[in-house]
Amino acid sequence: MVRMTLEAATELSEAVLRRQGFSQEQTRALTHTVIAGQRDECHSHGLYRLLNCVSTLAAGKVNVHARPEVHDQAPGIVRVDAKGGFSQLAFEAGLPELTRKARQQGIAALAINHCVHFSALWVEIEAITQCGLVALACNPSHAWVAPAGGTKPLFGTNPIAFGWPRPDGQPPFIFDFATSAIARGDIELHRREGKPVPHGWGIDRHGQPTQDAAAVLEGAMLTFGGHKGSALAAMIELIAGPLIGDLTSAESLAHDEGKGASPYHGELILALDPRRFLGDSATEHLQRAEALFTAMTAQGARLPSQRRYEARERSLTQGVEIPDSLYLELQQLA
Ligand SMILES: NC(=O)C1=CN([C@@H]2O[C@H](COP(=O)(O)OP(=O)(O)OC[C@H]3O[C@@H](n4cnc5c(N)ncnc54)[C@H](OP(=O)(O)O)[C@@H]3O)[C@@H](O)[C@H]2O)C=CC1
Ligand SMILES: O=C([O-])C1=[NH+]CCC1
Repeated sequence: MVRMTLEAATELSEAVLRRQGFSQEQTRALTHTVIAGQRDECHSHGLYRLLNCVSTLAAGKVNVHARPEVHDQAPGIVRVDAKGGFSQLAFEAGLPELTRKARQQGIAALAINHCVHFSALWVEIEAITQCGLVALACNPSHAWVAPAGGTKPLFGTNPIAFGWPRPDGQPPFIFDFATSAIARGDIELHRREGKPVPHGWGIDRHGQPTQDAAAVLEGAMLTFGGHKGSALAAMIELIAGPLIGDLTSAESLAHDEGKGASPYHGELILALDPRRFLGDSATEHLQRAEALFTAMTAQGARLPSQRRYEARERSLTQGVEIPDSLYLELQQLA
């Protein structure tokens, strides 16, 4: 393993992206995401993702000079056209208008269209909770996941993330997971490391259960929680696909034309303002939310994101670690 400071990791990411032709703005926004992922030990969405950024560019499937366009779609809806660039800049462009509308009306939606997408959603959810708002985000990806009861890829790994701001400087309550049993990136990491995957993550192309990571990647991934994850995955296809006029995971994969680039689709983000819902009683009710978190942890349960926040503390003082092979690949690209 290679250990480096967060500053060195940031420099490495910027060097790779600039060298490969990404604009200064795209480089900054992409680096923010992958360094956040690496810092919080979300390895499938950390520095490893730079390889996808580069291969997506080489495949001609991303506009590295894209400048997102913000449209005031409706009183409660802001739409950002990412213009074929990665989603991060589009999210940054839409955030001020999303928060303004949510504060004004209590609830607002941000629809991002025509973006190339790979990020861990908690990065965006954190930015919204920092504004004191409750947040929900989801998006399709490429058709890699079989619906419960089926054997052929149809859904994306379709992540869904939720965030709740907390008082007194406490980090927000955030969960963020794929509706597949695990993110595809994790299966790719198992394949790179030659490790078998656990039962229940996927099936081979003949529809048979397998623990061979490569066979799952060629076959189909499975949803988490059987029919429940499957229904959530379908919902995400709908509300972050046709509802916002963008591609489903099957359409994203067709758009890819076998190039193996990052998915191309839309993203739906909702923001809710507790102060608009509750008026003067907001503080009292937010305190009741705190009682819920206390009751969870009192039983020995951990809150989602706790592992991440602990990893963040460690990384800020000790830096981050990546496998030798990944470090060498990134060095070569830089
Ligand atoms: N852009 C895209 O299209 C896609 C992005 N992704 C991203 O991949 C990432 C990983 O997804 P996935 O593989 O499903 O993640 P996991 O199955 O590891 O689940 C992650 C979530 O569950 C929480 N969690 C895990 N274990 C526990 C526990 N024992 N008690 C309480 N909470 C727990 C995690 O918190 P903690 O982090 O603290 O462990 C985190 O919020 C996500 O960030 C997602 O956004 C996934 C698919 C597609
Ligand atoms: O890990 C995953 O499933 C994905 N990450 C970005 C696109 C899909």
